[in-house]
Amino acid sequence: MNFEILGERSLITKFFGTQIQGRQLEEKKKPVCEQAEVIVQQNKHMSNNSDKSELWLRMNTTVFETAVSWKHESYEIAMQRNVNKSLQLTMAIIKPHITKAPHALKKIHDIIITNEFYVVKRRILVMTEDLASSFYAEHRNKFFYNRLVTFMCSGSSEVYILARWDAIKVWRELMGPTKVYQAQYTAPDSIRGSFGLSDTRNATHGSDSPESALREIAIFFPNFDVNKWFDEEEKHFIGGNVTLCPEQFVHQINRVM
Ligand SMILES: Nc1ccn([C@@H]2O[C@H](COP(=O)(O)OP(=O)(O)OP(=O)(O)O)[C@@H](O)[C@H]2O)c(=O)n1
Ligand SMILES: Nc1ncnc2c1ncn2[C@@H]1O[C@H](COP(=O)(O)OP(=O)(O)O)[C@@H](O)[C@H]1O
Repeated sequence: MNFEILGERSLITKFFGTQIQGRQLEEKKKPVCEQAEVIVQQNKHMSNNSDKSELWLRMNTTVFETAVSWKHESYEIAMQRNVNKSLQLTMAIIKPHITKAPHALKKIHDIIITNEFYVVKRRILVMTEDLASSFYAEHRNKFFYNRLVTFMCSGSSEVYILARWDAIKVWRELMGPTKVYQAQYTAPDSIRGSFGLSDTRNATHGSDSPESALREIAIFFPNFDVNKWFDEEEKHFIGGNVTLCPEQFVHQINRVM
């Protein structure tokens, strides 16, 4: 993995909510998130090789950004807002074998729109190993982890922030079960039932909770400010004052000229 040294001690302190001195980091505070665990593991490894009394965190930049934005003061507010009073945000991914199949991709785009999701953000990217590993960190001890990360880095993915009433639940129902044979048997018309090829190549991803949605949005859209979106933009989406831009496949707010 490619690490960078980050000198912003104040930010790191804010993230962990404690002074970072020597071994204190390991002992005092339980990590607040999966990414933090990764960071602490990396630190343990490095501190063995270092006689510095002060522990400097080295970490993957993406992981760092995610961790900081996740523990930002406004996180609690963002969480409450994303628990579903009006619109809810979720993060969806169309996985690489689908982006290579225009017919399947178009069908999934249609499913997004006909089920009244708003496309708030869209990003097309080929994931790096670091990005896929931090995204799927919770699965790192599972037998399918290596194949999953390899697959996710094998081609372009389309990553979305979607908004809708009850977005998380509705998108996961549309996707169907994680395992494709189960999807084909119990929900043959679901996205995974229709387009999944295997348990790994199961077509799409969807956040499984409001917490996961915020964590995942922070990984793929580090500059997206959830609170600002709820403050300034949600009302335009609720009021239907948005138009789907067909080229970008994103809903844009109608601006008065
Ligand atoms: N040790 C293993 C290996 C496989 N499987 C299950 O069997 C499925 C099919 O395994 P495999 O033939 O290796 O997968 P492929 O059909 O090649 O597809 P993919 O690797 O994309 O999942 C896996 O996805 C997994 O659900 C399992 O439970 N335990
Ligand atoms: N048994 C499995 N075999 C192969 N890949 C799997 C298996 N279970 C999960 N995966 C892969 O890991 C991803 C993440 O798994 P998980 O978080 O459990 O499901 P979901 O994507 O439905 O939230 C799945 O979407 C799938 O690509």
